[in-house]
Amino acid sequence: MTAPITAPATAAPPALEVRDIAKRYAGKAAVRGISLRVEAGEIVGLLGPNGAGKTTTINMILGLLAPDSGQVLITGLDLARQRTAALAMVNFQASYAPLPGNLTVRQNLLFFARLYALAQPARRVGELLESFKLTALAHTRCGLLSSGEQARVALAKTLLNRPRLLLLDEPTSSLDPATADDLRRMIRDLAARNGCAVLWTSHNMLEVEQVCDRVLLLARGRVLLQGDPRRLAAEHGDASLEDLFIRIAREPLAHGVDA
Ligand SMILES: Nc1ncnc2c1ncn2[C@@H]1O[C@H](COP(=O)(O)OP(=O)(O)OP(=O)(O)O)[C@@H](O)[C@H]1O
Repeated sequence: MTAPITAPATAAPPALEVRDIAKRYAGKAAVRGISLRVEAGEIVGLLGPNGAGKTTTINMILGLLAPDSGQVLITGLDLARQRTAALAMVNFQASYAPLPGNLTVRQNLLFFARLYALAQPARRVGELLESFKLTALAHTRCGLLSSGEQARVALAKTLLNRPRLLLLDEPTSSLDPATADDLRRMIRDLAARNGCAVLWTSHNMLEVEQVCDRVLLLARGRVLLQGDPRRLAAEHGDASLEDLFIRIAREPLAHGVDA
């Protein structure tokens, strides 16, 4: 008797896979062949000095900029060919992109819920108001909230579409240390419980050590180093991640990055 043919178990694709993307602005290279993966539930830090290419990389992952070459796959969906389906798996937040201040918390969340074409927008907004302890502030205009409250609303907004990948660009940069700590805990919890993958940019190396499972250090548009943020410094003979970062930012040419 012939044994039945069974399909081999296939692993789920990573939440994000970036394959060798490059981008030039008016002939000047900003990103020069970056590849990276973020698995479900993983928090990956995208680090690098000013001008290293972090924002350009994020904008290519969000489909705001088209790479000159290379490929972006979100949960296995090719962003160039399956754009709508791929972007439905993503959300983004940055402190430089605040929510409209003249709308209340609830109006803001409902606006984005409708923008994302959610089936039951009011219900999803109600769930998030409750889980982020925002119900008492639902009818307050966002412009009147404290920075910490605004950060909570912004995080709630990013979860409306139940993303599999969150891109957070310096999410704690305007927060006091205690509020920043609360936000980091919320995001860690989210990754652990919902399996949401997070790509996080920050210039705060202590924060990165605390929150990220893995970091990639960019310089001049390339990935120069990657690894566990709690071990990377020792592996490269530095006392701290901050020391390693400063050394590479000041002397990228000495670390294998050409001009
Ligand atoms: N729209 C643009 N036109 C021309 N050059 C640009 C443009 N955007 C970025 N650049 C250049 O591309 C390079 C990478 O910039 P990018 O903003 O991606 O870096 P970054 O790592 O995000 O920096 P920062 O930490 O300062 O935000 C820089 O040299 C920058 O001057």
